[in-house]
Amino acid sequence: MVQKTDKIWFDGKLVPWDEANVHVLTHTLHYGVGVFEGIRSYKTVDGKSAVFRLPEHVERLFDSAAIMEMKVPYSEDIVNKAIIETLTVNGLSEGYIRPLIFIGDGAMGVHPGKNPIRVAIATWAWGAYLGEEALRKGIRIKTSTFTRHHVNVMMTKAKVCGNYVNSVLAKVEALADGYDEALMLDTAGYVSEGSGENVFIVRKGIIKTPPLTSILAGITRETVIELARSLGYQVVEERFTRDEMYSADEAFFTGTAAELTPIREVDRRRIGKGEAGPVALNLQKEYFKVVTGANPDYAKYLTYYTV
Ligand SMILES: Cc1[nH+]cc(COP(=O)(O)O)c(CN[C@@H](CCC(=O)O)C(=O)O)c1O
Repeated sequence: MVQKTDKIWFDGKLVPWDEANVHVLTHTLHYGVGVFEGIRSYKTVDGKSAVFRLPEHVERLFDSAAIMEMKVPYSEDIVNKAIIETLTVNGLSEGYIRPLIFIGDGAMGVHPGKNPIRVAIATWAWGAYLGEEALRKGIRIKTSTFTRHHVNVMMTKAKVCGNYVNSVLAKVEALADGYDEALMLDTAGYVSEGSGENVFIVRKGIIKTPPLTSILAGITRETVIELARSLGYQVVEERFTRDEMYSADEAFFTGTAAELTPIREVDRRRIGKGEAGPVALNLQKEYFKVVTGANPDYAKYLTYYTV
């Protein structure tokens, strides 16, 4: 159950959590056209708090809206400020931030007509997405029977609500089969991403991740690539197959919610020694230094605030 906070920013006003409601004929509820973001803020080593890569997340939110031809009634600057305001009014020194832009009620039918475009920002405390043990020991995943969208079936660079029906199908199947997460292949059969994460493998010291084709252009993915290269790792963006993953020395997921979660097993096959690998754990350690302001080279990615 999500941990309630006092206020949600809704169409320009801070309203009590339990009053942030919509009509049952809200267009997005029926037809799935809405866009959202997942953003995290962290307590920083100097006793403050900072949102990680706030401008980049809000930029992607607006890019998603533009791809879906949704005219957002607020500027990026107003949404940036509203996110900080919502965190502070809720007293969240660290937490998860969920901006959502959706099509309200009015006309029904596939075409959204002149229904209003509405904006909400919720914030709450959200610990390790796949569990604390997952961060330490790695997770077991299975290749999903559901394929990631073809790039002309859904707009995969946009974080669209409806895109996540595919993710829900994959995640529900994976957990029902006793795994921790799903690995999704693209329509050509190559490894794409997790239900809510980007994926990396490590083989003979070289880090590999799928190129930006059917996958969401993850901000954590981009950060980890930059961080890994700064640490001297060779990183290639190249598509790979599931059996290349089976014979990898290491594998890991990245995402705002998942942070950097090692993968120890894929389809019942141990990856490397069947535990969280040294490269993954080193990058995870360095990533947490970056998001908590302990690495001054990445101060550019932190938007500070105080509660
Ligand atoms: C499909 C998908 N791929 C990759 C990523 C990683 O993107 P980024 O966060 O920019 O590094 C996410 C984020 N998934 C978000 C939603 C999770 C949820 O359960 O909801 C998240 O991590 O916040 C995805 O949903």
